[in-house]
Amino acid sequence: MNESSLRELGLDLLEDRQFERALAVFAEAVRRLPADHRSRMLAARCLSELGERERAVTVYHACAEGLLRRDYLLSAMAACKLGLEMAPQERRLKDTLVRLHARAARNVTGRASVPPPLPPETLYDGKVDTDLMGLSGEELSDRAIEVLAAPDPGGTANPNDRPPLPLFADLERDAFIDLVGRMGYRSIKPEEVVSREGEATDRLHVIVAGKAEVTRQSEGEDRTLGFLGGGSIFGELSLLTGAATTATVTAVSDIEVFEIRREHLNAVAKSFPAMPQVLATFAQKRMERNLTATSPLFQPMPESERAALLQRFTFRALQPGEKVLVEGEHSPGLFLVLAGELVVQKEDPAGGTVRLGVLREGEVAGEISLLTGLRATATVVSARKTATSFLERAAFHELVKTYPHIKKYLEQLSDRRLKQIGEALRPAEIIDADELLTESGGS
Ligand SMILES: Nc1ncnc2c1ncn2[C@@H]1O[C@@H]2COP(=O)(O)O[C@H]2[C@H]1O
Repeated sequence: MNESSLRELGLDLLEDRQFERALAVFAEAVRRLPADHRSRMLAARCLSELGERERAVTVYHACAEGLLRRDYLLSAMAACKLGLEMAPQERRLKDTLVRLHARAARNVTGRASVPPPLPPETLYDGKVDTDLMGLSGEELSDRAIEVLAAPDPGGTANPNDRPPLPLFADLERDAFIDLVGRMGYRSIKPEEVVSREGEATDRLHVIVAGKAEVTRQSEGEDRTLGFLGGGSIFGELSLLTGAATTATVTAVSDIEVFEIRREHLNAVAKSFPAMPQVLATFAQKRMERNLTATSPLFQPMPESERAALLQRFTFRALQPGEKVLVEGEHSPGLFLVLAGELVVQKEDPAGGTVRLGVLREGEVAGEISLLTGLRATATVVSARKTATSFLERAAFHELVKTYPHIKKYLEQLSDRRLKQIGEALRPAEIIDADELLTESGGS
């Protein structure tokens, strides 16, 4: 037999539904390398397939404890979740989740850390007589559980650290446990699309392990925007605003994800009414961070100042059809689009309305009247649920005084827009009478 990793061998056996042999291989991998939590999880799955429910739960628990000790919080949650699926009332697993929740830092940005790739010492050398792979039946199960239930002795994290666990850590403890029980956990094969650009989604994803590519259509081609790894969260803006997703996410490797659907959130919210606000705040902070990183308004200033500038804005969620600015009325302040769409339209003196444009993420509205002191040049209405940051009039004037570059940027923008208005409303060209003559054949 070719040399291959024990885990690969076990995965092949699992695929063939040879659960007993797969158990022997995964248990042997853990005996050789107790930190191989992936093999430990897979061994638990084999035990469950073999009908050894209690032992499977014990192994999921050992796995979760080992991962928690190393601060791999998402993977520890996955182990707890799989165990709770088999034994929803299991105290040990809930207790692990409670400690996991207490360990995580609240309200911090950054990604949860995920286990590094395993070192290659689990290479299979073909020997079967000296290890668990020579056993079967009860003897195998008894010996395997000894190995698999024994805690992984290595890798204690610094007790003073508080590792990030975005979103989950911000939930109150019991809401967190409730959500872990309800949300989905699934594997995705390479090249499978997880979420598609242009489609609204009713779920957010958290990558527990693996890598995914983010692409966007541009001039008929898929352009790569970047890659997501373990700990990445995506889909929350679309879930929250109902807006279509702005990019496609495709699995590059085998990935594992938590899938939190709207129905899961609604169910948790019944017992924990603060839950939707936690998600909204999470999404809001993230949108604001994206905005400060990409909007030309914030570009020329150092990162530390960007956050301070954003503090002056307040968050405003808009319902579809809500008018934020009305042509001919005073503008209440400046709107920055965080997610969603604002339609800009103007009454046409010739009758009807003219659509001037659609404002998306990062774009501003209301700057013309604020700068000129005149009334709004157009009506701005939200096309769908839209999230914005709002700066009221007095704060706007202070802002442009403090930051001349912002004033300059907005002045140039409003010049461009006023020009567009002029062009959009220009009456149809008057045809010269001589041309009429020529066209009628000079008769
Ligand atoms: N051509 C345009 N394209 C995009 N946005 C515009 C255009 N014209 C006006 N707007 C926006 O619509 C807003 C209406 O209120 P204000 O005139 O204060 O500021 C205006 C701009 O922010």
